[in-house]
Amino acid sequence: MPQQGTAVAIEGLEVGYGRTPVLDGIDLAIEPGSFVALLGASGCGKTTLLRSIAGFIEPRAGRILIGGRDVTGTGPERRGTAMMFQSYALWPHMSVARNIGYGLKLRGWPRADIARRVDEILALVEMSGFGGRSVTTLSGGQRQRVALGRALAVHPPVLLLDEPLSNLDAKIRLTMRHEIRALQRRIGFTAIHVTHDQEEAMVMADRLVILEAGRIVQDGRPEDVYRRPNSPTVASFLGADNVIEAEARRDGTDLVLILAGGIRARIAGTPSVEGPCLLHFRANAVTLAAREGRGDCLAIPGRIEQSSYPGGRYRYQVGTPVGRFFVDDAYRLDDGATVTIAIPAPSLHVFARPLPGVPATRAA
Ligand SMILES: Nc1ncnc2c1ncn2[C@@H]1O[C@H](COP(=O)(O)OP(=O)(O)OP(=O)(O)O)[C@@H](O)[C@H]1O
Repeated sequence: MPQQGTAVAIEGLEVGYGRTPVLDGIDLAIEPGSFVALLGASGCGKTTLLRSIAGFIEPRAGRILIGGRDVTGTGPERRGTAMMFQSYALWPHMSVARNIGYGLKLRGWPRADIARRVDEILALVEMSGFGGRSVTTLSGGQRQRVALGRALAVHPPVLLLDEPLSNLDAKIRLTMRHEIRALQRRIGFTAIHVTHDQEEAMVMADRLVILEAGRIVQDGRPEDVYRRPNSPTVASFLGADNVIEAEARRDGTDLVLILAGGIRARIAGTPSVEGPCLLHFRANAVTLAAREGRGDCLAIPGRIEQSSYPGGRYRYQVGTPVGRFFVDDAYRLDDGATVTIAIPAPSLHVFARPLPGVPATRAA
């Protein structure tokens, strides 16, 4: 659980490569013992931010403080951070034990203390008995456990995770997520995790920080960000990528949504927005009814164009007068069937439609 204070503070950070600016004024304070996931579209600057915290990249402006100490000009090895990479980055010519003890040896630990610590770490990452093995004889999951052990051996207050699970197969990946999270809770270090995988970020982190074009655009608890994305980009990024253009009119406390083809809905208690808007919804947040949807929902008539079964629920592509959408449903329906997409009001993310060149925001 997060504790009081600040483990990592980033103030006005600006980073660029050559003339190209990449991070544009990042401010972020991270509590000790918290697990933060940095998420965002490819190229938004997640890895650059992580590598700046690690000390591999020199910022153009701003400061980085770790445990209250300004480390902006300090080398990576003196920052109190350790990093775990996607590529494992293990020494292939060294045994598992020597890989894990490597950082301790660099720090001048006596041999007996290194051996004791390596044994502790092997037990921690469930690799006891593997100390003498060459890392080249290990599976991907075992290598990543060794990489985690090596990072944790030096007792870093802050662990930086650069997509460490993305090379692993799906099953090992799920196990490792839980193992890293459990260890982080038990030992209490602060973790900052870069990932492309939204679900991985949601299940591992206490806090999501979403970046877009080098800026933080949303920051909060995973369920809050997921339920209340503050822009169309964040909504789409977190899976609400079915989009409808509409016109919103306020009527008392209700919102009347007017769509093309004469489709209308009256919705209570949604954010106040007037005029042109975008409605985002997730495939798994709706039902397909054979009749008109009722109650506080938007009902859109359509026809099933294509179907597939990814497992658990059916996935349908539905053609409607206001666009083509993906929708999940528990029931098997035939291609060509007439349906109604019923989108409950709480599952509709309503944003003012941006004017050209102006970013959209969620209506307050
Ligand atoms: N060494 C470099 N030299 C020049 N440009 C770079 C360098 N590293 C990254 N960039 C550029 O900086 C931007 C941000 O890159 P970064 O790797 O931080 O993004 P990211 O969000 O981690 O992306 P991804 O999710 O694809 O890994 C990109 O436009 C990238 O092309």
